[in-house]
Amino acid sequence: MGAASSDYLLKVHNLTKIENGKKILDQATFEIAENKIVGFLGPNGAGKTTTFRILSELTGYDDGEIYVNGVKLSDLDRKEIMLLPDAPLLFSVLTGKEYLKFMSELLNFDIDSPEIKEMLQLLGLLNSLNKQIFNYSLGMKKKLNLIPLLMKKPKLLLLDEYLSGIDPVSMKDIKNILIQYAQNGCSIFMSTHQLEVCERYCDSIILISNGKILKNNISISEIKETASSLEEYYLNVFSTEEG
Ligand SMILES: Nc1ncnc2c1ncn2[C@@H]1O[C@H](COP(=O)(O)OP(=O)(O)OP(=O)(O)O)[C@@H](O)[C@H]1O
Repeated sequence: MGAASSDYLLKVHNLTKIENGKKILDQATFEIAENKIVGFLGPNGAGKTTTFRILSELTGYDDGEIYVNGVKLSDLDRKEIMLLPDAPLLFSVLTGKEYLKFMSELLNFDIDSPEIKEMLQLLGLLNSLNKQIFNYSLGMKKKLNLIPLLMKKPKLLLLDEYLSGIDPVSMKDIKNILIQYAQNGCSIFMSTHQLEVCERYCDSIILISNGKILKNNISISEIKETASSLEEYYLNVFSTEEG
């Protein structure tokens, strides 16, 4: 069986998770290639957050296999998959600078690197670093939250509904940073209910419903050949599902 081959950055094979006797992931099989931004789409309760929690090793699973570049997830030396949840995880009493210092010690990255300065500039945070996070807008908090993960450089960055509540200008800043990130041997796997955002950001999509993968890695360009938009494609898949 080819599950362990390293032709994909991530290979998930027959992933199954059972809670209270119910299969919340049911033999989910999908792959993510290198240098890609992949959308994870599906209705509420489909199993997206559960998948992300398993991939970032916050919870276990009952059956299946997960490989990163051909190595079993549990055998990896360093954390190659990291999750950014929808709600910013920050300490409001700290300033932006203090938060980054704290995270640099926790995740072991260089707080004085030119890279971090460039990122802060691109995200428009350079002049707010001495303000307490308490005074940051939601968009600023989300941007600040992203920086330590980008500095840590996991092979796969998971964004769980991360782009919700972000204004169009901030969205463009974040998009540029993410595209740059995905051009350097890393990939981004992001869940969203904003289909138009997904259509603009992602190379391909994975569709999940009731813990089952309905579509594995369909490229946005392929979708555009059969539907006028990702929204139309998505609605077609789910009307067929229900029918
Ligand atoms: N610890 C748990 N115990 C029991 N059921 C759970 C647990 N965690 C998740 N579930 C159930 O698993 C299913 C999948 O939930 P999950 O949060 O992964 O979905 P989701 O696709 O992320 O949904 P949303 O789009 O609403 O965020 C849901 O039916 C949820 O109630």
